[in-house]
Amino acid sequence: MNKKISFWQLDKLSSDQQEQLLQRTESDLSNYMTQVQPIIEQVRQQGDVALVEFARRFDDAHITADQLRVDASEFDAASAQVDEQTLTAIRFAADNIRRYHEAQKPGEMTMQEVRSGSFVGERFLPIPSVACYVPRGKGSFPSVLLMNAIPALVAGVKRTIVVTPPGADGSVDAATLVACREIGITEVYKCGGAQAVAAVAYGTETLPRCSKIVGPGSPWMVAAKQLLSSRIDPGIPAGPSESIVFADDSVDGALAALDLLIEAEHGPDSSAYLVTTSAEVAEAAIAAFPEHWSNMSAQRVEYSSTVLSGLMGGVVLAGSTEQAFTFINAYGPEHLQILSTDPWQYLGRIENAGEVLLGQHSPSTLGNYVLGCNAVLPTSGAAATVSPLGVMDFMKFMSVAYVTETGYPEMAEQARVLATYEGFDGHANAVSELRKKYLR
Ligand SMILES: NC(=O)c1ccc[n+]([C@@H]2O[C@H](COP(=O)([O-])OP(=O)(O)OC[C@H]3O[C@@H](n4cnc5c(N)ncnc54)[C@H](O)[C@@H]3O)[C@@H](O)[C@H]2O)c1
Ligand SMILES: N[C@H](CO)Cc1c[nH]c[nH+]1
Ligand SMILES: [Zn+2]
Repeated sequence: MNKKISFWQLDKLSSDQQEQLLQRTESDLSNYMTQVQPIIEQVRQQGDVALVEFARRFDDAHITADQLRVDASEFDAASAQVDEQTLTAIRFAADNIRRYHEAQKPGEMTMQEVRSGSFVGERFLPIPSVACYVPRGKGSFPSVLLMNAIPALVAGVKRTIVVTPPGADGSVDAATLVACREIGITEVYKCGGAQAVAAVAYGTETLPRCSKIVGPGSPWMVAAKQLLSSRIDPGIPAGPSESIVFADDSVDGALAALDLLIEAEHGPDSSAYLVTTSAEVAEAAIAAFPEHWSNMSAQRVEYSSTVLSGLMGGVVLAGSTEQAFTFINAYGPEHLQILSTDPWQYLGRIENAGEVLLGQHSPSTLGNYVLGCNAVLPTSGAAATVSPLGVMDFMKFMSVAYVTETGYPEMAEQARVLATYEGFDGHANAVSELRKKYLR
């Protein structure tokens, strides 16, 4: 492994060069959009036939239309395949994820007396249906299934289905099916990428049309969500995984390198920076990668070394803590780890991040799998305005208002003045003296 880790010194970069470091794969999806448009069109026109063809073309899976939905025997086979230890871990994760999200769930309704005798509030309801996308291309992701689907179930969504690419043998990842069974999901469909998004946006003979799709995926899947956003709610943007590990001079650079490899190993399209204020930490981290890579598979070494030696990853040396966090906030990472013996001192400086993991015992692996907070997080800088996936992504609220006879006069008079100013006669008449004539 002789790829050179990219090293950037913020003090020495022009603003254009700094801007370049903020780019991600998703920053320009135009090429993917062009590829994805005909896939969407084919699914819209041909339904299942197109899904079968794309499973063969993109997943190398030879399945027929009546095999698109996972049947009971496949759930049974998956249960027989997954060992006890994995099942225990799935249950442990699911339990924490459920408890975290149950605490997020709002009550049925709120109501406050905004003026004497006038009440306004909110009534919360689940959305009707959702498709949870579980990626498969560069790994298998039972954890993503749990992160997507548990908040939907907690919210009370009536129909929660799963779409996921089939493997070359035409099967769905066994642990993903076991995780589905554990939490009570029975509808799982074998299709991935852009075609899966199109399938649930339009509906096919086998797949139901859904109101929303959630979950992370490859740039093809992300591009399809963008193109179909007027047809299906595309949920929070969740593309290739990305992280920033911030380390101050109180920690070992080799630990920072170990943690930088967590999200850098997802794929060559991921992004991962170590941002540090310490030249010694930067040097120690760079020196540590070969040793860490010796404990990883050739594929994960290839992915992470591509990221860390390219333009979307590496080690960034900041001239000051202030400069480090200005860069971090401009980047708005999906995962942000703060490595320091006193991590809490930095929390107040962080404005944009999907999640913040504080201290040497909170590597993002724990957040990815078991802590309970959601690991489907805004990518590509969307953390500036978007929150992690949560129960409210599967709920909506309607405003509810009730004005009593005593509350009415004050409200009516002020509303009449504004309606008159805006020139809306009908609005004004409805709150004028006229109204009294018709009240019972
Ligand atoms: N944000 C998160 O929570 C999170 C979690 C896990 C993974 N991820 C990210 O999600 C992504 C998952 O990607 P993946 O590849 O592993 O799985 P994926 O399921 O998203 O992608 C595989 C699918 O992409 C499509 N595809 C592949 N090549 C294509 C081509 N040439 N043309 C058209 N379509 C094509 C196929 O339909 C295939 O089924 C990774 O980038 C990973 O970093 C994010
Ligand atoms: N890091 C991913 C979110 O960006 C979540 C994940 C699942 N498995 C491994 N990682
Ligand atoms: Zn991860």
